Amino acid sequence: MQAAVLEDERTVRIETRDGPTPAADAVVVRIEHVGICGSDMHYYEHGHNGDNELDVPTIMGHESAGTIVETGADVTGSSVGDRVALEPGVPCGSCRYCDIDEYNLCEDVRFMASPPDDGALVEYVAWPAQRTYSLPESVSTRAGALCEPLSVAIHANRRGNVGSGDTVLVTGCGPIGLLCMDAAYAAGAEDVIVADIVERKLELATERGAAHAIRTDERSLVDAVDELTDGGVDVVLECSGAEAVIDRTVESVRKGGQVVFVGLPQDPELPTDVFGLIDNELDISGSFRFRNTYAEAIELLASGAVEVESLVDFELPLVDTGRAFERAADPEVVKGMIAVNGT
Ligand SMILES: NC(=O)C1=CN([C@@H]2O[C@H](COP(=O)(O)OP(=O)(O)OC[C@H]3O[C@@H](n4cnc5c(N)ncnc54)[C@H](O)[C@@H]3O)[C@@H](O)[C@H]2O)C=CC1
Ligand SMILES: CC(=O)[C@H](N)C(=O)O
Repeated sequence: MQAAVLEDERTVRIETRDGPTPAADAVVVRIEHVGICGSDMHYYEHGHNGDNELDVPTIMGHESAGTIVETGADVTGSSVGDRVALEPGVPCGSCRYCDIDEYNLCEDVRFMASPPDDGALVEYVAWPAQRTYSLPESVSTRAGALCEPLSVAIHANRRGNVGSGDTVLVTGCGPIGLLCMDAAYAAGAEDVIVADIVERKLELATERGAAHAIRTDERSLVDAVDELTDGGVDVVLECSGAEAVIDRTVESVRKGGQVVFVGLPQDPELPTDVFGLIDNELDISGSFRFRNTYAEAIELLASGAVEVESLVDFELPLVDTGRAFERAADPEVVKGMIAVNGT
């Protein structure tokens, strides 16, 4: 079978690999769609993603869905022909974090396309049946693959306790930011204000329901939020990873509000005004991947509460993965997709 391997920065090669055999608790999935994520692009452009290094050639892609073609001996509840989304993380199941069901924090997790663990840009993947989720008829594998970034968004909203009537600021309108906005509305937020530096992204966010859009390269984020709110938003979901914005988030939130960091900056140091945090009783949190989100993601897609297919700007076959990554590096592009088995 063919696989798209990131050998080094900006070097994707199509290689031939042996097809997988499922363990007793696993299924083999014929991969149909894989979304290109901001993290794939971090590896592609800089050779690292946060503090994870691309130290060995690695099959990229962790936003995936396809059809089960084989089941392991002990698998019940999944059948050949089921269309499924694959949750990309497989936790160890026995550490203190797995014990308390905070399995996204497992220190021994295997995560697709996180070197040395291979990802889903390959024709067939053997994956634990427990980490695959059936897609209803109304949800395509193209949409099913995007359960992954939607899961990041659901988890970020949970971390920020976004709820009924909240005003939320989402900084960065890539797929993660746009889906954070959608998930915030689904959680009951009243108004979502968005910020970006690319006009097309702000237009898209506005079409999807943003209450206000701010160009942070044209005006001060803090002044704009100040004009639009009575003393700041309830929650900031920071999805740009841009240091210039990260620095301003705590000034954009109301007293007693929450700031959730999702985007990964190149420079992880954060200057903190500790008096400001104390005096204003701010809650600052990080949001790392997701846990127990796939069922909700599929429900949001199936009910139509969140729509993802229109985020996809282009779709290319597996053999063109290198070209797809080049195209996805364009700041105007929101989501590139690989049709792995040509469907
Ligand atoms: N914490 C986690 O579990 C996860 C974190 N991430 C990270 O989240 C971030 C967002 O992911 P994607 O949406 O896929 O990335 P993206 O690169 O498509 O989106 C980032 C957006 O921020 C905008 N931006 C850049 N500078 C800005 C500024 N000064 N002001 C306002 N907006 C600005 C860009 O124009 C772009 O629209 C990335 O850093 C990614 O690595 C992604 C998945 C999971
Ligand atoms: C959860 C993600 O999508 C993230 N890109 C990661 O690699 O951790």
